[in-house]
Amino acid sequence: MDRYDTIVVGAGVAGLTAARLLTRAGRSVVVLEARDRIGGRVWTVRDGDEATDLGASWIHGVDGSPVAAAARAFEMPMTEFTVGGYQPDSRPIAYYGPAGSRLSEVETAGFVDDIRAVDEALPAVIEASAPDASYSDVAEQVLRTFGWDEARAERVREYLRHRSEEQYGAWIGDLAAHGLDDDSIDGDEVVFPDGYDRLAERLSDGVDLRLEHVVSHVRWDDDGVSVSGDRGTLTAAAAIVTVPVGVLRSSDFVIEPALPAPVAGALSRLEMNAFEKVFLRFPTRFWDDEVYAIRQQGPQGLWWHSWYDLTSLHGTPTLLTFAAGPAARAIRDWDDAAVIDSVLSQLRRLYGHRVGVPTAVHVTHWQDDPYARGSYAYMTVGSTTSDHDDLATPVGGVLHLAGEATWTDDPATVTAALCSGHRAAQNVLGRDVPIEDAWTD
Ligand SMILES: Cc1cc2nc3c(=O)[nH]c(=O)nc-3n(C[C@H](O)[C@H](O)[C@H](O)COP(=O)(O)OP(=O)(O)OC[C@H]3O[C@@H](n4cnc5c(N)ncnc54)[C@H](O)[C@@H]3O)c2cc1C
Repeated sequence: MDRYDTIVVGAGVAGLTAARLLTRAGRSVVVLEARDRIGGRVWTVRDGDEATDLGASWIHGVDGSPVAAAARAFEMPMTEFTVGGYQPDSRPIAYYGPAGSRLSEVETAGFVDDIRAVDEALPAVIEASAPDASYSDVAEQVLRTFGWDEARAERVREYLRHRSEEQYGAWIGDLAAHGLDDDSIDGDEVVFPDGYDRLAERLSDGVDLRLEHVVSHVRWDDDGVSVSGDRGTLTAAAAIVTVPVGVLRSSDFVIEPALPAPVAGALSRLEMNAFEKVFLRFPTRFWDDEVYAIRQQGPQGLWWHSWYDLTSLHGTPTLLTFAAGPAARAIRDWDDAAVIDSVLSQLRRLYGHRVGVPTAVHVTHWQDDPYARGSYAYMTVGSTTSDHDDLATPVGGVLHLAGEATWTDDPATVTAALCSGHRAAQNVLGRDVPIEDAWTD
């Protein structure tokens, strides 16, 4: 075809949702995808029958979730796995103190009470804080009001540091205080034992896809767009660009003329995080049956502090831990064997010789993936929540940015990607279409 109605750049959930809706509306659409697979940051690998989600795993609350609606329509099996955010006691957690021994129930309860007290005080302090306050600034302000001794304050400070790393993949001092989620989760959280990638596969039904097509230039004017890359140039009346913020900000991806100030400004304040997953499958379970997570406190837990028990997904004893924020940056150059050794050394501190040799491991490298450049975007100090939506302001009526970072309500999620793809399709069509059209026949 000489000229398409719409070119979609990126076959992640945002791009596929937009392309499916536009295709269903009768538009000529092509999706250009750099990788040799679809799904983007939804990526499943399989060891035999066991699926491992190297990118997104969870729907954080199925009630009213369009992703859950799509997954049900696509008959994707879901397993309830409620994490409840990085909460101190939303589910049974085995806490280990700095010396490596398990905390008693009383000690755990005392710690949980301290976290709860800080969490209750934080919203008012955030509300009153300066626009350029970091999460660290507001946390310190709250801690000062309690007047705790240094050891007690440090224990809470460490927890808040780990929480900002695990939820946002960012150092607590780099994260905007106003950029924190409200953490409200509606309904159960679920994961996909057969893999999240089924969502992308099903969304791609009937969509004209070009894999291994790396886009480097998007040019726009009143007449439309031209999109160029290693396979030549295509033209269209409109383009929907869904590449991650890290790609948008790189010199390998050029938009001409440059994005207008409100969009460019929003882009400059969002940053890709560093958030890697480490999965370990073991021959036998060595941790306690009744807990869903293990957490260690103190300096030894600087990098490896939390492990989640994923055994319920496939029956194989499996732990998932994260290298997030500074930890992810620090291990960036390590090979996988060094990462696994480092994780195992911490588990052996807690469980000694009971820790077996893993039968399978997976370590992600999203930071070094040229088509991701991190796991998801976070709001740097000085940004505002509206930066997400501002990024999606249509440019010249022909260029539309979409993707997880362009959705204010629940950024950094598959939900955000899906909803942003829906909005971009509507903007191209100039009318509303039901989001359900993306998953109904
Ligand atoms: C480790 C990890 C854990 C996560 N956990 C969760 C979770 O539990 N729950 C949740 O809801 N979300 C989670 N997320 C976030 C979620 O995966 C993303 O928000 C969502 O998948 C983003 O979709 P997208 O379509 O916006 O972007 P992407 O999926 O990144 O799609 C963009 C596409 O553009 C392509 N592309 C990039 N550059 C070019 C180029 N130059 N030319 C052509 N194509 C290009 C990419 O290859 C990609 O396919 C996680 C992400 C990661 C990485």
